Amino acid sequence: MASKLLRAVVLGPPGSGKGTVCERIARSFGLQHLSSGQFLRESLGGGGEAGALAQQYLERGLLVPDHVITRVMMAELEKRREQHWLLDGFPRTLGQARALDGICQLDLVISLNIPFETLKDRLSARWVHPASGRVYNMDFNPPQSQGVDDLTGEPLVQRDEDRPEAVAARLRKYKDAAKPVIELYKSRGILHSFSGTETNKIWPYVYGLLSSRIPPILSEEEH
Ligand SMILES: Nc1nc2c(ncn2[C@@H]2O[C@H](COP(=O)(O)OP(=O)(O)O)[C@@H](O)[C@H]2O)c(=O)[nH]1
Ligand SMILES: Nc1ncnc2c1ncn2[C@@H]1O[C@H](COP(=O)(O)OP(=O)(O)O)[C@@H](O)[C@H]1O
Repeated sequence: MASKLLRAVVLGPPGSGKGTVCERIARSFGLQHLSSGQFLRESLGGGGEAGALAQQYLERGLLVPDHVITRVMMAELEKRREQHWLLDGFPRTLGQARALDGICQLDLVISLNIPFETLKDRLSARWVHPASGRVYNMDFNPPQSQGVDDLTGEPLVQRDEDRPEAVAARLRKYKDAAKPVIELYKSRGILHSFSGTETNKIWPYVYGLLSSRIPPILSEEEH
């Protein structure tokens, strides 16, 4: 019997652990983890129109205009019509949520509520491997050798938008744009909110929720 394809979204401010939680879900349940930030970064430098436009916004830590990110995401989703998927970082505005409504019916929306102080601390300790998008945190999941990526040995960098001076403004903007999106999904009864300061404490609840919709391929501890 062909099971229904799961359509899920993880919402949360920058630094809330969306990428971390999505990676765990993807491994534990065999879903495709689709990160809007990662797609945008991959489109940079490719010579395409979307990449050139996106670069100017990414460098300043600003949200990319709806029509740009929506075009990128729709193209990626079109390629994955036959797969279970989980969106990380999209939609972030009501306009994006409406565009998503046009192509699918969401089953599940996970919202991560993390205190502001925790977000600030995490973002300023976040280092990334630009080529792969692998994310480290100097406290939570440090690289095996300081300053370099575990798999390639290449140097890690701090994104400009994660520097302390950029973080507060970015979090404020996120909140303004995300509020109507959260309200929309709440009114449909598909929103599930998780609050806390540690991903490891939130994880068992997220795992429990997903397990009620799709059979796991790994146990809760294995992720
Ligand atoms: N200290 C700490 N850091 C965490 C925790 N969960 C995730 N992180 C780190 O916080 C940063 C932001 O997480 P990420 O998954 O990239 O968040 P996103 O911006 O919402 O996708 C990364 O450096 C993660 O490794 C946690 O529970 N504690
Ligand atoms: N849905 C979106 N709408 C507009 N801009 C986006 C969207 N997703 C990602 N971006 C852009 O990509 C950047 C990086 O996104 P992401 O990797 O999700 O990191 P973070 O969760 O830390 O914001 C954002 O700061 C923003 O400029």
